[in-house]
Amino acid sequence: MQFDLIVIGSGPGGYKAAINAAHLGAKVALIERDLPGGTCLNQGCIPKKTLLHMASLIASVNELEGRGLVGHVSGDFKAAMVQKDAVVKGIRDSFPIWLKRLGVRIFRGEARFVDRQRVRISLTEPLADTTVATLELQAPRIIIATGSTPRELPACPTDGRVVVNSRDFLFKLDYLPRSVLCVGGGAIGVEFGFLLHQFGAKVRIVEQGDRLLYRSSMPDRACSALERKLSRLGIEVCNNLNVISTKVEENGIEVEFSNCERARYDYVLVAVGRQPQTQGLGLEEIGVDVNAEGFIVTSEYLETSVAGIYAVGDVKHSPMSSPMTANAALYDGKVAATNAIRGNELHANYFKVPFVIHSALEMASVGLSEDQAEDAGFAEEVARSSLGGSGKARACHDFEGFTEVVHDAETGQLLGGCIVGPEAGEQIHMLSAALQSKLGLWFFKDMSYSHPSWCEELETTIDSCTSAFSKSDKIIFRPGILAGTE
Ligand SMILES: Cc1cc2nc3c(=O)[nH]c(=O)nc-3n(C[C@H](O)[C@H](O)[C@H](O)COP(=O)(O)OP(=O)(O)OC[C@H]3O[C@@H](n4cnc5c(N)ncnc54)[C@H](O)[C@@H]3O)c2cc1C
Ligand SMILES: NC(=O)c1ccc[n+]([C@@H]2O[C@H](COP(=O)([O-])OP(=O)(O)OC[C@H]3O[C@@H](n4cnc5c(N)ncnc54)[C@H](O)[C@@H]3O)[C@@H](O)[C@H]2O)c1
Repeated sequence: MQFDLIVIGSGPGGYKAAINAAHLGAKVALIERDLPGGTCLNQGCIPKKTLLHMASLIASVNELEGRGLVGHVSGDFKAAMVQKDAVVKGIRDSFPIWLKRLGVRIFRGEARFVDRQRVRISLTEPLADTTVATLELQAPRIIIATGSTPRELPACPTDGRVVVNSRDFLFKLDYLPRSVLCVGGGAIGVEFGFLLHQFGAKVRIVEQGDRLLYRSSMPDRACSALERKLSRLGIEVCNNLNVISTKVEENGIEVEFSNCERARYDYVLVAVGRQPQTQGLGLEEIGVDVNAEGFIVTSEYLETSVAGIYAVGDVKHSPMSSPMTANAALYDGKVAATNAIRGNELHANYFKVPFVIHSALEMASVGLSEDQAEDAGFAEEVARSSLGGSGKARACHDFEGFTEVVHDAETGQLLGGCIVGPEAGEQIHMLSAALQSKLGLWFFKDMSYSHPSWCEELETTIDSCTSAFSKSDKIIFRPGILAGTE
């Protein structure tokens, strides 16, 4: 069968690429060997957010106990897991209908390259009116969007039952363990640790680095604020600590740590990063280069070492190193599909892609951090304000957090920022939109905000710095690090 574009993998990177290419008029095939929607829908963002939403509600309601609300709320973990399954199934069921409506042809099965323009599918769902087990598709352009799987830690081999990764947790856990060790204080450790604690588990997070979210671009200040909040809630956070060994016994898991301490837990969640999913694709045979860790190497156009073959999302490594998040994959999907159909015209630029963590505090960052701005040669300046003075925060009795905005001191050009506090993941779009439009501080000064609101905190933050930048004709956007996708 002949197509204009074949996409392998139906996670955020794959489905966004397929949709975008279809919008551009291409005849698109999308191949998926497992559950439609990929990691994000089935074992990542959506099930996790369903549980985290409840965990945050528990925290918010209990904060107001005795301040106008009566009674203490607690969670029913088993019921929450059932609700999570229902949410995921609802989205998954509508997924193929939605794609078909856009004209994308979906194939269920495992894909493998035959050559640089042909892919063979070992079908797991037969095609209508046939009994064929394999099928060959051909296209001049192919996008690899096969995602990633959890990285194993030799000191903590998972058994899928009591020593688990996030996939096992979300698919199989049907009771609330009393005590949980989260190995890795990254995105999964801080989000799952918080939600388990809110439902009533005793949680310890161990991180080998010297701060939480050690491998992320989240500023130190935000990570310290999160650590303080988690500790105050009663979650034990141990940085600079490693697991040396684990032994599964009848009455729990005996864990030995790098400081010689030993402790016993009911459940161990291993979340120490992810590895690319490329086995069985036949990349070597067709000459697609991967790096030492197995990630597919791409150019700034997201094209691999083979012309016409692109890679997006978690499976790839690009020169502008990107976070392994669904929104980065969605962004990739748009860039790669456009380049595949129209010719290479878009550069991937991850400074526009926000990174958001939903834990005891919501935290979001976008653009350049203070250090990155300095490294990029800007005369950077940071404006900050804490939530303590916000009317909305006082009214909601939720005033832990801050907003910081990084800008060029000479021009007022916005370079990036970080927001910690309620709805940070929504508020960050204000900064993203301004970065995307190459706007500066004057933009936030000129606009009008609803009151009381979280977003008006942005104006408070920049108030002290804006007088010098109130005329937009003073602003000259500097080409360079932020000038990617044009
Ligand atoms: C627990 C957890 C929580 C997360 N929460 C968030 C969050 O809140 N926000 C956020 O932005 N990101 C989050 N992420 C990250 C996000 O899920 C991933 O970055 C995103 O799913 C990557 O998308 P992708 O399209 O690259 O790959 P995936 O979503 O992994 O999809 C790849 C697909 O390719 C298929 N595939 C693989 N090989 C083949 C083959 N040979 N043939 C056919 N199909 C194949 C797989 O079955 C899979 O469905 C989370 C991740 C985890 C694990
Ligand atoms: N909100 C979000 O966007 C979100 C949420 C969850 C997951 N994700 C994505 O999923 C991916 C996987 O998440 P993750 O938390 O597994 O990875 P991660 O890379 O975010 O964090 C892994 C952490 O484990 C630590 N670590 C590594 N080896 C260790 C050891 N032996 N002992 C103790 N700590 C160790 C690392 O220093 C790191 O801080 C990430 O790339 C993340 O971007 C994103």
